[in-house]
Amino acid sequence: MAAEETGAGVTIVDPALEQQAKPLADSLIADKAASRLAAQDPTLWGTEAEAEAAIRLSWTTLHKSSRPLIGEIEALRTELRSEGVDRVVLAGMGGSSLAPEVITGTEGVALTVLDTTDPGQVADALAGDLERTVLVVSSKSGGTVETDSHRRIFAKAFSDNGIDAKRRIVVVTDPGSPLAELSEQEGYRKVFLADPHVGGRYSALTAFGLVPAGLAGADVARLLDQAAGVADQLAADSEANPAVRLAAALGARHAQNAEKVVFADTGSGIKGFGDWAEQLIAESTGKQGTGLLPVVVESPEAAGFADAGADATPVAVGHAAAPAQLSVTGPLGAQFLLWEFATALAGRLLGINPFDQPDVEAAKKAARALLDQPSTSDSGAKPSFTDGAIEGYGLDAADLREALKSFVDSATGAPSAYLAVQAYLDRLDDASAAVLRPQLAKKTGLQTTFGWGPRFLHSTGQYHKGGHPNGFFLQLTGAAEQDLDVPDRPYTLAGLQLAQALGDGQVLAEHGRPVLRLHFTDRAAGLAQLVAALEDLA
Ligand SMILES: O=P(O)(O)OC[C@H]1O[C@](O)(CO)[C@@H](O)[C@@H]1O
Repeated sequence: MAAEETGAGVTIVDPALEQQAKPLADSLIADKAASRLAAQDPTLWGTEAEAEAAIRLSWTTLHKSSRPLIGEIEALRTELRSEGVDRVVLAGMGGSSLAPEVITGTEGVALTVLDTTDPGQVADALAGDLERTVLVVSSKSGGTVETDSHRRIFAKAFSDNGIDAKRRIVVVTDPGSPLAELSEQEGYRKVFLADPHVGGRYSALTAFGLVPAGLAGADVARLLDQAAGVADQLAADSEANPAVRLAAALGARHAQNAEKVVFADTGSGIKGFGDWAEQLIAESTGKQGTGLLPVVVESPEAAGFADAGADATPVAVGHAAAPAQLSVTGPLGAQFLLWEFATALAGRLLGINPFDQPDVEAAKKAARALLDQPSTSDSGAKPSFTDGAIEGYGLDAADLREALKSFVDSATGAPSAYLAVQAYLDRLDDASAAVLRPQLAKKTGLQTTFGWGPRFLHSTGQYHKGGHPNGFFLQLTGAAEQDLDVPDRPYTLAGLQLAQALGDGQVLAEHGRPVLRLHFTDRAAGLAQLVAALEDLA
């Protein structure tokens, strides 16, 4: 095994931060927090969190308990391939897709991930070779509307193409979930029941991470080896424990109002690690008006990292590169476990329960209420302005430039603000929208996040509503060129997508968060217009 394959390391680059983190690390060590966490002690986060923590800690030993899954996954993969089925499509949101996406991306193995309600993106996945496709439907709760919609759409498409749908659907869910029951009724090919004592964002090394990635061809046994290689290190009540160091450093920075944690990859060899860590950190800590806000940037040279201000902590995933204050090294399986330990320990330092997500449900409820209305086409709301291919909502302005100026001025005038771009678009066909993150960050000097809707609702969405109340939200929605019916449901994907944007916008506004929504009546033209208007912003 190469050196990179064993262990994990956290370097606190800044000597001043090392000193500031020391008392927090000492308190974790004195309280034996790491060894108690490894032993699944639910009392670490106070009495209010205890009941939930008691059913959420099995992830600390998954490197052992998940072993039997490896053979099962391999057997199913061999069987499917012998039938000519070698294209894996995964339907799953948040913790039910982020880990498999990073695992397969890192190994260079193909996996089509559906964590969207964009009709164009789903239509593109349907247009792939269905004869060779297996759909993995992953949902812990078994009730997530996006995943249920994908299952319905694919089941119909298989049948319409003369393919036996039940032989092409594999399910990962918790025992007793509505999806587990339905799978039995429908006779789906195989149901992997996951450990219910692991929450979604800690589930990378359960069936949720391993089944889709393993079916796609990733070496998932190696991931467990990598996690096993750091397990003892992470359970040690010692200054050498990288999770203790990381939690203490993040806790110390949080105490200095540097709650934004900016991630840049510095050659870790892991693809998209920030997207996975984003959910873990934001959903675990962003509540009760506090938390750590992950900001994932494009490179160490990107705006937000290279010029990080006093309100941010730049973290290198990989070797230390200026101006990173922290660097975290280790192979993917080790980093999964390290960040889970560190996040749970940071939760103790921040005084929150790292296992609930109290503000996620509100947006789901608001979206459901909109879907129940006869028309989901904006509920009759009139744009405050129309400018070329863009309609603006939520802010009184004559045109796009005035709206952007007013939005950006309020954010730059507010203490310690951050901007969040929320793009309810197609993350493949409209991928260029991601340029808005560095562009806005550079223009405003503010930490700026970017999320694809509704994917981010299951990740940073918790923080946006429950975390520090200093966010300014730029929602982007777009006209759909084509739409898809959701079989046996009274809505289409485009209707659901818009209801999710409007529902979350409503909840953000109820929480006093400023929201500007820009709707592209023509996606490409609207995006080009927005980029140009931002460029001209003084
Ligand atoms: O696996 P499920 O139950 O479909 O949930 C998906 C995601 O939704 C959330 O429950 C909340 O958004 C996440 O924590 C979870 O990873």
